[in-house]
Amino acid sequence: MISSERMAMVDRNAAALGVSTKQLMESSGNAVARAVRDRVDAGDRVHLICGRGNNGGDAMVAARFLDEFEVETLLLGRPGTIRTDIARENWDALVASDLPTRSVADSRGFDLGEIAPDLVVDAMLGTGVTGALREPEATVTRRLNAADVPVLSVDVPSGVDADTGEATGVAVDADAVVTFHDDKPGLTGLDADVTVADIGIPDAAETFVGPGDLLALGRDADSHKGDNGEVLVVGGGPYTGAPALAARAALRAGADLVRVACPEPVAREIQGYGPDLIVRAFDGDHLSPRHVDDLLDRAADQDTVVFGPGLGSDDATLDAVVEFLAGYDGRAVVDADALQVVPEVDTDAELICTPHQGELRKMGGETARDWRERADLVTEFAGDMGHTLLVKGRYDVISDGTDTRVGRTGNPGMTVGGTGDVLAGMTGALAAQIQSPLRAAALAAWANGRAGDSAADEFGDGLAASDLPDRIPQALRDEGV
Ligand SMILES: NC(=O)C1=CN([C@@H]2O[C@H](COP(=O)(O)OP(=O)(O)OC[C@H]3O[C@@H](n4cnc5c(N)ncnc54)[C@H](O)[C@@H]3O)[C@@H](O)[C@H]2O)[C@@H](O)CC1
Ligand SMILES: [K+]
Repeated sequence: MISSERMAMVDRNAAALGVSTKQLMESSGNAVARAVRDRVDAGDRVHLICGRGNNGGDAMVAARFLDEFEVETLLLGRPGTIRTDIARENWDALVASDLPTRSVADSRGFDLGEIAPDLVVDAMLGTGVTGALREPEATVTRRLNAADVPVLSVDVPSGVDADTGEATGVAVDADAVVTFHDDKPGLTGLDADVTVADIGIPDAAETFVGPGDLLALGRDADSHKGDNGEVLVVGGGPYTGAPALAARAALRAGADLVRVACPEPVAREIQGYGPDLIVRAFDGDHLSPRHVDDLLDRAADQDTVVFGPGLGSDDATLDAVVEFLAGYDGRAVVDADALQVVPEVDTDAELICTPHQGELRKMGGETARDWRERADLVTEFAGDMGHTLLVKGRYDVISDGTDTRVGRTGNPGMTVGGTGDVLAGMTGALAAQIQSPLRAAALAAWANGRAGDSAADEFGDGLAASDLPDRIPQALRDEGV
């Protein structure tokens, strides 16, 4: 089962791998033609009704594969209004090839009785549908449902929501559906014969994080300060730079407000890092249980807390982490020394843990050289813990125990200290903006590697972690293929 949102991500990732949407449309059209052939006899009349989006494009491709039938391809709307380049190219190819086509500007031009087809292919609307069917689709659908003719729908019956199976208005009553790549949740309850066609999307488009995963980050144009995430970074102690790096990365990854809670000596130092960080110190030179109540208060109205960068592993500090997590029920990224207490802690918080492989072993997890084996082990461990894991390595493995992604950006120069702090901060910021912890962590791993790759272009193995944060905005942009 795949949601239409995830399908769009996978589609974009396939294009980034070199399998273009036009190639996928060719496979989809071919699959539609096969489904048609299963339902009619040579010489039968097949009527393809196309909308102006890519759903229509699939049927336009199918028309080229159906020589042995009497086929007419009908476009609802003028050819100039076709919405995508690839659908338009396929329409133009039909016209140039002198195959029977017709376009109708409105439903008055649509009369099934005149054509008397043996099969209608419904390619009016697919996953691009929003709201109730408008004209001319609505009238065409009503006439189609009233006529006594078998209907094969492309991807999803027009007017039906592929995710919920619901229709906001009139929808095509399909006898059969040929859908692509994977089954859609909205098709399960339909009284129609559903076929899933493999259209050649490589597994890698789902497994490896890619530019498609950026679609998780749709930002509402009217958002206000605070809407895009408030992040609290708790860190510092023996290490000073770590919380500042994490905080800077969180800002560059789009968080609106980033606050840092750290020991006094650390606070004095990082105030000098610039005006963007809101720093509040706690007394002493390391975190300990007496600070926990105040931290819990401060954490309560945050979208995410990033726990760990530079905290150190003093016994009192680790006790404080355990107490904090036991009392916290929000979303937190746990990194560095704080990770080792996660398996023993009883918490209602939603955690994203970001260990490297050594830290994973300390947590009781297993790892393997081969990334596929590692992905299986990480998936199982994430499931056992009930938290999301982002295990860093040459290939990063991200799993929530059910879904697993692999990030393969990055380079050996990134083994320098501090890149993990940047990743933790960015994960916090993305988890404040994206509902799914898995999607947030996967995107953070991918973008962190891209920022590192961009830094390596300039500095080679001499790159420093502080080179990464300012490269995050570009790393979170899809520059197209
Ligand atoms: N995702 C993929 O990997 C692939 C998708 N393909 C096809 O592409 C389809 C999605 O294409 P599109 O995104 O172009 O969308 P559609 O073709 O489903 O819809 C096209 C347009 O119709 C308009 N529209 C939306 N709601 C409407 C309504 N209620 N009444 C009238 N018009 C409405 C919108 O402007 C929308 O952009 C899929 O269903 C599938 O058939 C295939 O071509 C190949 C691969
Ligand atoms: K359809």
